[in-house]
Amino acid sequence: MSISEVIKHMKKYVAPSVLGCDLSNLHSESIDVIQGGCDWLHLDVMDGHFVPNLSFGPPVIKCLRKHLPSAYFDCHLMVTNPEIWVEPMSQAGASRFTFHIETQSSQESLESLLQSIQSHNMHTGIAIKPSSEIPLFIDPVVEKGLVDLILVMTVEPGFGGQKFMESTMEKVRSLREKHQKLNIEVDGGVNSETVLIADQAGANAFVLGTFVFNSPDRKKTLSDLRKSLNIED
Ligand SMILES: O=C(CO)[C@@H](O)[C@H](O)COP(=O)(O)O
Ligand SMILES: [Fe+2]
Repeated sequence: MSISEVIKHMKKYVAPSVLGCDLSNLHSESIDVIQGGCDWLHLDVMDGHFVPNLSFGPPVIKCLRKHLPSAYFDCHLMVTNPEIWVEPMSQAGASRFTFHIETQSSQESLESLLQSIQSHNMHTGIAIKPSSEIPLFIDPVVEKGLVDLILVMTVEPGFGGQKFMESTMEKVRSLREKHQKLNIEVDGGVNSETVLIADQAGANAFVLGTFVFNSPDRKKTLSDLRKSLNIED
């Protein structure tokens, strides 16, 4: 199947990143985008070491989960030691645990981390920075069904509000050519224009922080995005 055929048939997901919201009102801001029509809530966990910023972690996610029992929590961990956060994130109610490939040095460690995430009843995701090459040892773990999603960073991780790096689309295209059923997510600088560039390249999950939360009418913004991506509700 050509990339355009694959794109036509894949389910697509819109995931607002709460890093772009008023975090002092995390609960009501989350409800606003859930009611406005999003698929996943993207939660960025940062440890101040893997990236030069701190955000929030399992205690905050656990509180949010109590208020939103059925929301899909798409958690993106920008942390140096993802292994130690599997249990706490699962206890907190994460739906997906996405960690960075740069933290893994071998296929063995990668496989064991993915298996640990799955055994804690979370979906798995592997994120990759703009400047990193996709290591060849990812392919066999994808073939084994251990990976639900690959997150291609379209900005340097750590902060919202940066400019989309179109050069990263090369990675999206080559992943899509190899893995037609895999979820491919883009994250950083995604707006009404760049979302279409990523869609064309073969991505099917779109994280938007600033663009959604700063828009004057979030419901309309989400609905327009869904229309432009041909998502049928
Ligand atoms: O992971 C990150 C940043 O490291 C993202 O999820 C950002 O939060 C996206 O924000 P915008 O670039 O859309 O403002
Ligand atoms: Fe993110």
